Amino acid sequence: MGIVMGPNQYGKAEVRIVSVNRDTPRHTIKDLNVSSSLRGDLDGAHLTGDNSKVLPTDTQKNTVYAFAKEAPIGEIEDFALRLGRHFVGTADGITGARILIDEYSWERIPVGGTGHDHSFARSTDEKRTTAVTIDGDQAHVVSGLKDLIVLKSTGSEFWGYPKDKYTTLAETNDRILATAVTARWRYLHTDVDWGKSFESIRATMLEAFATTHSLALQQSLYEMGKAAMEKHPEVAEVRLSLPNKHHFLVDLEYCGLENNNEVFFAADRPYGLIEGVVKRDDVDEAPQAWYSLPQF
Ligand SMILES: O=c1[nH]c(=O)c2[nH]c(=O)[nH]c2[nH]1
Repeated sequence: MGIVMGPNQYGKAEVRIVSVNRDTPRHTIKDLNVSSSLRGDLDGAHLTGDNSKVLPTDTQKNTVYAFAKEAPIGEIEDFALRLGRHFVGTADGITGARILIDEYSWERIPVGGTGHDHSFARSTDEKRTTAVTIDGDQAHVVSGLKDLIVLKSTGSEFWGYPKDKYTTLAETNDRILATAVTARWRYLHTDVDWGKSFESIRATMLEAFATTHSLALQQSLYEMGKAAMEKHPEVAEVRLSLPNKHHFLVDLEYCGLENNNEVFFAADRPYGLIEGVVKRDDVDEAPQAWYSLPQF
C-alpha cells in the first residue's frame, strides 16, 4: 500500500487583461479575466520537487499578455484555443491545458445620440464565458454566460408539491420568477462562428424564459436548454444553474391595504438552487475533465 499523486493541474488564475484596439480613433476594448491550467507529466514536481516540467505560472501569465499584443484577441474561444494549443505544443511534458475566460461587457457612452469613440460604461454584471480544454491534439469548447439576471412579474406558478408537517409554503398560481442565469453549453466541434452562436443561444434562452408559462423553475430550465439546442446543432448539451431569487408578497393587511401581487420583499438568501443538464440522448457525456480537474 502506498500513497500516490492523483489528478492535478496548475496555472495562473484570473489574469486581468484590458486590451485597447487603437487602429482608428474609434477604439474598441476587450476586458478579460483569463485563467490557465496545465496538466501532464507533473509527478516529479509533486513527488520530488523536480521542476523541470513546470512552466512557471508567471510565464503563463506573461504569455496571456504577449498573445494579446501579437495578434488581435478576437472571440474568447479563439484566444483560449490559441493559448491552450501553444502551451501543449511547446511546453515539455505538458499534455493538456484548460483555459477559462470571462469577458466583461462594455458599452459606448452615448454622447449627442451616438456612442463615444473612447468612453465606455459597464451597465451589467453579466459575463460571457468560455472553458477550453486541450487534451493532446484534441480541443473541446464549453462556452456560456454568468450572472444574466432575469425576472417575470407573472406567468409563473408553483403548486402540486408534496406537503409534510414542516411545509409552510402556500401554493401559488401567480408569482414573480427571478433568477441569475449561469449557462454553459458544450460544442460538438470547433468549426463554429463563436460570436454568432453565443448571441443566438443567449437570445433563444431569454425568449424561452420569457414565453414559458412556468410551473416551476425546473420547467423553465428545461425549456431554455431545449430551445437553445433545437436551434443549435453544434451544441451537445446545456448546463444551467439557476438560483431562485425569491420574492415574497408583503402582507399589508395590518394597515388595511390589499396587496394584489404588487408589492414584494426581494430576499437575497436563502435561495433555491435549480441546476440541470439538458442534453441530446444520442451524444455521449463529456468527461468530467472538461468541466474541472479530472475526477474532482
Ligand atoms: O420553481 C420552484 N421550484 C422549486 O423546487 C421550489 N421549491 C420552493 O420552495 N419553491 C420552488 N419554486
